[in-house]
Amino acid sequence: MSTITTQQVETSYTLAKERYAALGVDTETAMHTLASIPISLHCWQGDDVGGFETPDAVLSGGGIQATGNYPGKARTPDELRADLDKAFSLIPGTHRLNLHAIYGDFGGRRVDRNEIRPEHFSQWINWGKERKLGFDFNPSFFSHPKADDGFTLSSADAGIRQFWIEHALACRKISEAFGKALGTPCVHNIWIPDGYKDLPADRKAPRERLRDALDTILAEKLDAQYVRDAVECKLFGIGSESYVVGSHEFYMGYALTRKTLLCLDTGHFHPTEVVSDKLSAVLTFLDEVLLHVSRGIRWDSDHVIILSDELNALAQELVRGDYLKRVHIGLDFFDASINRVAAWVIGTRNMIKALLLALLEPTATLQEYELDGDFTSRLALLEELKTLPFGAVWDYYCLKHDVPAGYAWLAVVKQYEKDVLSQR
Ligand SMILES: C[C@H](O)[C@H](O)[C@@H](O)C(=O)CO
Ligand SMILES: [Mn+2]
Repeated sequence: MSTITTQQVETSYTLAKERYAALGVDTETAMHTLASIPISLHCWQGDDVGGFETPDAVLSGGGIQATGNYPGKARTPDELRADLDKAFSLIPGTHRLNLHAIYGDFGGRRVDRNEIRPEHFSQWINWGKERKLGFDFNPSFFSHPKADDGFTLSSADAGIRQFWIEHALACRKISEAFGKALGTPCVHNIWIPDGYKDLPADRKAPRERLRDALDTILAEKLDAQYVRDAVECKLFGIGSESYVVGSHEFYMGYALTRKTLLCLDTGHFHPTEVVSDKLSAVLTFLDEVLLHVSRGIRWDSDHVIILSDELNALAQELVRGDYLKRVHIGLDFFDASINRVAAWVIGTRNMIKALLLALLEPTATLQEYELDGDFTSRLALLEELKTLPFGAVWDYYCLKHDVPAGYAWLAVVKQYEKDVLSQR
């Protein structure tokens, strides 16, 4: 397959620019804004959420599952960093990295979760500094014997609760170290799997325990310049089908009263509920939101995000509502059945494409039609926008950011698979 030439990209862009200008849309402004939006790439796509606590660590429990056994997953922090470098080199713009606590450089030592410290992440910090990346962070409340019965921060066992409180406290300190070292606030996101497979007899006590544990964790005020705390809700998980302690209403109330961020994961709601419709509702009351952009199929299956109607709707909401500075965009998918570097590239490029499409929308015109009650014109224009030459602007954006336009990135990943991944 032949690749698109620079001249083809530039010629197509010139024509596309005119088409958008005719609708009052400035493609240069759209691309300029797009370049200022960071996407936080989740490290856990690189190794199926295993982490590096032990050489053969795999995801267990937590109500989540990575399925597939595609060869070449990262086995060490160095391999993961190399894979991330490859992915970042194929994604236009400057982005962020989202780490989980189980991904430290532990140097072969057994370091329990409540003992992790910033020094276990110093190699990550050095790597991030060299690349001018910001970091986000997550405590890991799964794949651990003290989470085996499905309860962590809301456990009825005070000892278990205390252990996980200490873990989260340690993670806040690591987040603070990231924020200080990298010069950009680290979003520290708490997600716990706690819940029951079958009908609970007491829904209240675990929620009250979780509230108190979170209050203990967040008691120390950290500078927002370094750390922003977020809490992530969920409807159900594998093995917690009947009851999840940290439900949407629970964390909505928590975030509102404690002034934390609320994390909305697009896979964490009923299949017919959409986060695109929730954003303006929660942002009417909350200062900031963290997104975990994922793709559930029938359940929270964490498929790689595609350029779907819902992804476009999500990006439209961010742009139309002027929320880009109040919403932190993180990704959360983990597909072990395809090349993992390709998974990052496909998903992240799609997130950026959706944002570009939204930025190329003549929003003011659409909103005028709406206010005038001219819903015919609103629908007509929305449909016409779908066939405008968006791809030409996207290719040009890639060209300007020195990453392959069109499909050419795939050959780079295939070569990397041949040279590096297949040797693991
Ligand atoms: C590994 C992540 O923290 C995890 O996916 C969490 O964010 C989640 O979405 C659980 O379903
Ligand atoms: Mn998530």
